[in-house]
Formats: sequence, C-alpha cells, structure tokens
Amino acid sequence: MATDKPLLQGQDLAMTFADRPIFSHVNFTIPRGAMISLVGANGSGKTTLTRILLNVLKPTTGKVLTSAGEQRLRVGYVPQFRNLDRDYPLSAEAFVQLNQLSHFWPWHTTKEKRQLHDILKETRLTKLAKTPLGMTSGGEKQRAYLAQALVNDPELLILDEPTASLDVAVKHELIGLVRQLNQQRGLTVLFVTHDLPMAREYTDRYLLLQNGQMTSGNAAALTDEMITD
Ligand SMILES: Nc1ncnc2c1ncn2[C@@H]1O[C@H](COP(=O)(O)OP(=O)(O)OP(=O)(O)O)[C@@H](O)[C@H]1O
Repeated sequence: MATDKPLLQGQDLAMTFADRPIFSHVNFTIPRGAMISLVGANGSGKTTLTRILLNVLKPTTGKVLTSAGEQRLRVGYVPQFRNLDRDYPLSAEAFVQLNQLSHFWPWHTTKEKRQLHDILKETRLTKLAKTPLGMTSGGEKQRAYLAQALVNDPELLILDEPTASLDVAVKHELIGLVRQLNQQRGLTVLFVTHDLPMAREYTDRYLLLQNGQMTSGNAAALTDEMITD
C-alpha cells in the first residue's frame, strides 16, 4: 500500500556528539503507507536517528522534511519492551487514554471514547480494558503500548525494538498486527530492529546504518553479512 508520495525525508543529516561523528550525509525517504525497517549494528545510530525524527534531538546538520514541508507530523512511538511491576495500577484502557491529550482525564469527548473503543478492538485488548496492566502478559502490555501510540491517529508509527526480549510467537503477533494496520489503513511504519528475519518478513524496504553511512534497499535482500560491528 506504499505510495510514491514521501511522508518524510531526511536530507543530508549528520550527528556528532562531542566531536565524535555518529553518521553523516544521511539521505532517505519514507513513502506514505510504507513499512520500513531501520537496521544496523549496536551503536550505529538507530536510536539517535529515531530521536531526531521524534524531534527531541536536533541534528548537527541537515533537516527532516515532511509532506507539509516542515517537521509537523503526528507521530506514535512504541518503546522497547520493559516489564511493568505486577502492582502497576492503571487498566489497559486508562493507560491508552493517557495519550488522549485534548482533555484531561477522565473528561473525554465522545470522539475520544469512540477512538479508544476502536483502538482497543484493533489491538485485541477489549476484554482486558479494565484489567490492571501489571497483571497482563508481556505481549498484552506491548499491545497496550501500541494502542496508546495509535490512539492519536498518527501519520507515522515508530517502533523502537519493540519485540526485544519477547518470545517468538508474541513478537510475530505484535508485528503481524502492525503489518495489518499498515496494509489495511495505510499506516506508515518505521520498525527499528536487530531482528533481520522479522525485518525481511514484515517490511517493504530497509534503511541500514553502517560505518556512519546510510544505505537502503528491498527488505527481502537483507543478510547478516551486511551488518558488521
Ligand atoms: N546524548 C549522547 N551523548 C553522547 N553520545 C551519545 C549520545 N547518545 C548516543 N550517543 C552515542 O552515539 C552512538 C550511537 O548510539 P545509538 O543509541 O543511536 O545507537 P543504536 O544503533 O541505537 O545502538 P543499539 O542498537 O545498541 O541500541 C553510541 O556510541 C552512543 O554511545
């Protein structure tokens, strides 16, 4: 469902921390409706680039352009899986509602309630809506993070190693669900991962950070040899 229209473009991006260059001359395009993986060895700069895209870090040089010409984009973010304490009190529903920003909890508009209902359904959390998140499984918690990221109807969803430390069936369930959202409603996805088989199976194209440079290609062509520490 990817289109030729770019949602986002990185133009000649470079990042240097205290005179230490991480990457330079990074150019890429994320087409609207595509599901793209961002891969690279440890320390190659994936998280740094993600932080630039989230607008929490300014690149040393270069810029990020969106379809509107400037960096104004609704972005959803799913972090790496971290377990929550068993006594974490918020229900799945309340956890998702935290990201509905237009009104303070619990005064939600009819539109927000409908969005919440739809997202819980899409992420298969309806039956767990009132369950404290601390009591749910790892995969269910990660689906709650996904629902929270989706509830503001993002144009771009960034998944930052969301399946690290989840078991095989659960990670396929999560990324399979994201792929479904990508194909059915044209959600544009950037999937940051070390897991090349997952990148090959679920994404259209890859962006690879290697030795401070970026290359790209069809995700099906990704091999272990392309990534060296
Ligand atoms: N705020 C910072 N100040 C100084 N150095 C930093 C900062 N943030 C990241 N770095 C360094 O930049 C390099 C790239 O880090 P980054 O976390 O982006 O890599 P990564 O590809 O996401 O790694 P991993 O796969 O291990 O998560 C690392 O050497 C890191 O130590």
